[in-house]
Amino acid sequence: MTAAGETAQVLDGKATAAAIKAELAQRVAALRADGVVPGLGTVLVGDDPGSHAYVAGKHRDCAEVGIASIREDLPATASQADVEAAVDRLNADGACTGYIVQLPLPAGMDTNAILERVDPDKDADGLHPTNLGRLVLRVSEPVTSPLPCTPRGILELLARHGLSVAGKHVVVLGRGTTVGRSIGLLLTRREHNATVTLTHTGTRDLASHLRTADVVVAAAGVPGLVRAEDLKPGVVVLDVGVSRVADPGTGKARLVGDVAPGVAQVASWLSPNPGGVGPMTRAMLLANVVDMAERARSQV
Ligand SMILES: Nc1nc(=O)c2c([nH]1)NC[C@@H]1CN(c3ccc(C(=O)N[C@@H](CCC(=O)O)C(=O)O)cc3)C=[N+]21
Repeated sequence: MTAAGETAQVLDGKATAAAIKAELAQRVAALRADGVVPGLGTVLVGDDPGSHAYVAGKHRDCAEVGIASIREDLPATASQADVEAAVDRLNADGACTGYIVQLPLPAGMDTNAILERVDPDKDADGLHPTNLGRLVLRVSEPVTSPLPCTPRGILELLARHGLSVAGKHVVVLGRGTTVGRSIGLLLTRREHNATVTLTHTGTRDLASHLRTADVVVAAAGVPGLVRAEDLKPGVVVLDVGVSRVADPGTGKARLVGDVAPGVAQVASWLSPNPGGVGPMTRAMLLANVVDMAERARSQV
């Protein structure tokens, strides 16, 4: 519970991701000592500056922990067949442990057909239908298939700040595959034991749900959607959404989350955005690749 005038403790994704990367670097060193070099591939299509920045960040992260990088960069004019050929190359490439297809793909692409073409054992994003199916079917740890990076990052961020969701009411905002839907499935596993309400744009009276939340996972992509007056004091808030807005002062584009400024005065814990779930998402992509390399090693 936050006393009047106090401000929420920070769920520090940046520092937590740095700690995780240091652990991953040690696991990568052990793999390399056994002659295994984990490699992350990326498929990037088109000129979207945001996507280019994200992919560049992923390759920087790889270099930091000793994971090799493989890039498939395709022009905006690439066809469906061109993208599928890039996927086929990475599926066949022995140096590529796991890879991602950067989303969103340009308009007109059949995204699902491309994601289904990814070898499920190389699916570093955990978004292949087989792995989403495993997420439904495998109801307990240890992790034996890649999990979607953002949900895994949120669970890790909570755990490393000593926070448990067992018996808690978690209200999720947003039903996207990468965050909302997947985290509902994870949180209701027996080892996490949360009760989940999954809300979306069709939800009537969102505030009535938010008022009963012990934990809020805001992944709607709507700036300011989560307001202090709708929350129970002491709530734990994860600000996941990413929107680009023009700064009213400078007019320059700025990234903002779903959480309104006053929430820090009501919540007991709050993940900043930037500096919260984003860095954790990137760290979990690396973790998925290292997990895959270790699984492959134990199978030879
Ligand atoms: N196949 C695929 N996999 C993804 O995981 C994926 C994707 N496509 N498409 C786009 C979204 C978005 N996403 C982010 C990851 C890290 C930050 C991140 O680290 N953000 C920094 C701020 C970065 C900045 O300021 O530009 C932070 O929150 O501190 C943000 C967003 C992964 N995505």
